[in-house]
Amino acid sequence: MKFGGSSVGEAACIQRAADIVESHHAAGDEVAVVVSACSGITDRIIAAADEAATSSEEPAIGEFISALRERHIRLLEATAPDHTRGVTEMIDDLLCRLQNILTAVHTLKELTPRSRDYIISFGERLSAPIFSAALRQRGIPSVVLDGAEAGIVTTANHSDARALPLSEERIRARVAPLLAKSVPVIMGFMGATEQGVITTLGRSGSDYSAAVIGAGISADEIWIWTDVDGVMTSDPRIIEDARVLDEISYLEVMELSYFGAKVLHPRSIEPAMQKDIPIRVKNSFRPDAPGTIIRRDRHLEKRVVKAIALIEKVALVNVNGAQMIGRPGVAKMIFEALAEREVNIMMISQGSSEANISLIIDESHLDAALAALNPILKQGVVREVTHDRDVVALAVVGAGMAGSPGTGGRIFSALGRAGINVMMISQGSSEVNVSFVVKAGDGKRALRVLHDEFRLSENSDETEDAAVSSPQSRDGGPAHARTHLP
Ligand SMILES: Nc1ncnc2c1ncn2[C@@H]1O[C@H](COP(=O)(O)OP(=O)(O)O)[C@@H](O)[C@H]1O
Ligand SMILES: N[C@@H](CC(=O)OP(=O)(O)O)C(=O)O
Repeated sequence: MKFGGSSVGEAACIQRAADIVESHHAAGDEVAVVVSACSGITDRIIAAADEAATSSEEPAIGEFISALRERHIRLLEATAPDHTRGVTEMIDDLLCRLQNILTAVHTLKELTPRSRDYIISFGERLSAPIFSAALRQRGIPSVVLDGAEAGIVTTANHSDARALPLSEERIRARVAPLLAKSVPVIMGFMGATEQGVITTLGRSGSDYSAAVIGAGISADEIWIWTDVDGVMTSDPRIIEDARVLDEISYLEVMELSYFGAKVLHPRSIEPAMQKDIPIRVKNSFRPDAPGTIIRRDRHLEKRVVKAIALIEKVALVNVNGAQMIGRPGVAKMIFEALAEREVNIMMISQGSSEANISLIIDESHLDAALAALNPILKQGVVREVTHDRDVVALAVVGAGMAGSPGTGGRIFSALGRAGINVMMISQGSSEVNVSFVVKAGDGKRALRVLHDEFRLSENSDETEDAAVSSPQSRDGGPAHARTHLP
């Protein structure tokens, strides 16, 4: 079970989360817990680290540490009154280390990726002992492990590390034996390289920690406890009548999370999918609500389109040039140059004339992308490289789209009727996702228009766009024979 920042941010939230664990423990389930930092804490630590590294004036490190202490001690006293002494010592020790390293960062005016990762892991270092104490307060034996102690061994790319395959065996050896006699509480979001250097797994990476741990202990299910009732047809902060999906496949949710549905980290699907472990997304504020189950798609598709995601903070890069036509190796040159600078490409589209390749990348990678493409421009094959930061990407997702004619027509007709100009379109051959790019100012309206067009706020059986898929599974094998019902 993973409890996100919103599920451990206040004393009442920790109590509710501990109640959930207690009820499963009492029912005889073996449970491992992964926790995130309390809501807002990681952002604050990042801001403090950046300030320490850049500020020419004396940063208020002492005040920051005091504020962190006050919030966490308050949570501890409210949730584990009989365990305050030992855990307070632990918190004070952690805060002393954090204060020392922030002071060193300020003195040196240097924040390396390595020290940054160590610093931003403190949110989880502080929340996990409190959660574990809240369990002990209820008489449940519990131990705390950091990501590395739990066996998560990662690549060395700081702030975006991935678990290495050898993690599985280590997690099995280190976490599984604890389950029979206790509830281990594992700090999410972090691991360490084989050399023991602390790494973090990318923002919202505790979901990924939970999936890696779940796969390592061969869990029956991985439960992600958050602040909404499950995976929804769209971001409920933008689409107020977004509906909770009972069920969604690994591939569909992977597309949604990749395109910005914050409810799950995109990398958290693969470890579960590889071992065929279902993921349940549930609301820790309403534990009785059924939530969403994510698993291999074994059922008839009722819907052509299931959900729509919007991703902001992206940039469009266009690479143009008549000389690119029919010339082998141009795409290789472009993609190699971008890969060398670690530019992550989210969408690719090439005109059939081959005179243009359009890319969508993370906005923060734009400068690196332009620097990477500049030498190619100088070689003369590419005539111009243009870019636009003022764009967003949308992904329309649903396994029922595969082999179901007319969906693209419906998407783009609806946008056309609403006067929304589409700047780029891309569809993978899996046909689980149609993604496209519009001006940033049109993004939320496009989401609304398509949510209405596919009547996503209504229950599937009442809608007209039910489609019948072949019984062959989408994730498990080819399933192209789908009939679209009028
Ligand atoms: N398709 C979606 N379904 C559900 N939630 C979504 C979706 N898209 C975006 N969200 C947002 O994701 C949030 C949950 O993620 P997050 O804030 O990281 O929670 P946690 O703190 O539990 O990790 C929800 O509150 C919701 O606003
Ligand atoms: N604390 C980390 C990791 C995390 O997963 O958080 P959350 O579960 O609240 O999204 C972050 O803020 O990125």
